[in-house]
Amino acid sequence: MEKIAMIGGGSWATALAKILSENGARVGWWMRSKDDVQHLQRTRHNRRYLSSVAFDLTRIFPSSDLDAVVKEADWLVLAVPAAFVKDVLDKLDRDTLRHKRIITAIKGMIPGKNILVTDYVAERFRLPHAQLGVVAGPCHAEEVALEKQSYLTIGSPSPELAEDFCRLLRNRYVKAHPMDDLDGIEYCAVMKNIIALTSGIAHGLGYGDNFQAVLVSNAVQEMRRFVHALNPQPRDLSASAYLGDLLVTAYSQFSRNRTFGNMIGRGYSVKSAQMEMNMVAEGYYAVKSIHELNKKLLVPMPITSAAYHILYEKISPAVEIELLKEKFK
Ligand SMILES: NC(=O)C1=CN([C@@H]2O[C@H](COP(=O)(O)OP(=O)(O)OC[C@H]3O[C@@H](n4cnc5c(N)ncnc54)[C@H](OP(=O)(O)O)[C@@H]3O)[C@@H](O)[C@H]2O)C=CC1
Ligand SMILES: O=C(CO)COP(=O)(O)O
Repeated sequence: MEKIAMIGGGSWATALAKILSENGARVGWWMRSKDDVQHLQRTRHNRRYLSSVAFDLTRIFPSSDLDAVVKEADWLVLAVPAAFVKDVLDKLDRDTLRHKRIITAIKGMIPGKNILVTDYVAERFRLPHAQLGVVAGPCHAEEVALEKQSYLTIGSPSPELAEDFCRLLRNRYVKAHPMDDLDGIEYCAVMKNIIALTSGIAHGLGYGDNFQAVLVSNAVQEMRRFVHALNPQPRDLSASAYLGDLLVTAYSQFSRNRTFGNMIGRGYSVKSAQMEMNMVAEGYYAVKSIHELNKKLLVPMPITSAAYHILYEKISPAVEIELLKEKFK
């Protein structure tokens, strides 16, 4: 039986814990709140995220003791929002992860450091990238809870690691396939959140589907330019790990990023939108990281710049989207 440490108690951690445990893995599940752990042990449900999912307590082992959960596992799955990764992982001893395989399910960058989560983990725990992988693809946790057909991609420089984790995920409603473009997949997953957020802003301002289609088409070009500047190698951005994830996030009713953007477009402040959501829109943090990274690269990124001006420089959403409109073809 594979032993997995699920790190995080939010929607995506809950969806992945469901898939992995129902496929037969033993899932030690770290969440920060003792009350949430006790509730899960008592009722078999995560009370705040995907609360309809019932867990088999002979397969999942909730705990708020991070060291104990990590020690027992062969695999670590990181599923806390990127902004909290450092807080959580810095509690672990540097040697703890030496013999473990690490999968990040996070679609964000480490704020302040402006680096990918896999790069942070490799640096902090002195691990080769071949010990790391990323879960990507268009897949909302809410649809996993409903067992709707979904597709995941595991990106890793190690084909063996990627295939082994795919095997743990595949089931009646999840198809998983391996890819070797770790950096490209991770950067695109970060960027699609910024696009979805901007798409939500436009929707909140009253722009329709015609504008959104042009926004998303331009976004693909922006993603291509940026990812190529950072990591030039041939990649087909129409693959579901890239374009598919951009589409689902930009269009889905379940998207946190689109919902957050929509509130900004309708006139909410960042603070009030965050309070109302009670879930995390990674795009808010990603805009800052990508904007700062791009100060060196100087890639033309009109959509990211517009989002940055709105969220961090308090420029009116209506003005920024109006300016963006003139740049699109
Ligand atoms: N949701 C989805 O469908 C998908 C999400 N992802 C990615 O998964 C990652 C996790 O997101 P998701 O599960 O959606 O998160 P949610 O928005 O569902 O939940 C927020 C999570 O953040 C935690 N959190 C909030 N504040 C803190 C803090 N100060 N310190 C530590 N943890 C905190 C919450 O813990 P608590 O409950 O204790 O407050 C909770 O676990 C993100 O990178 C996201 O992009 C990827 C694919 C799909
Ligand atoms: O990454 C996701 C779907 O693939 C989830 O996106 P949101 O965080 O915007 O809900």
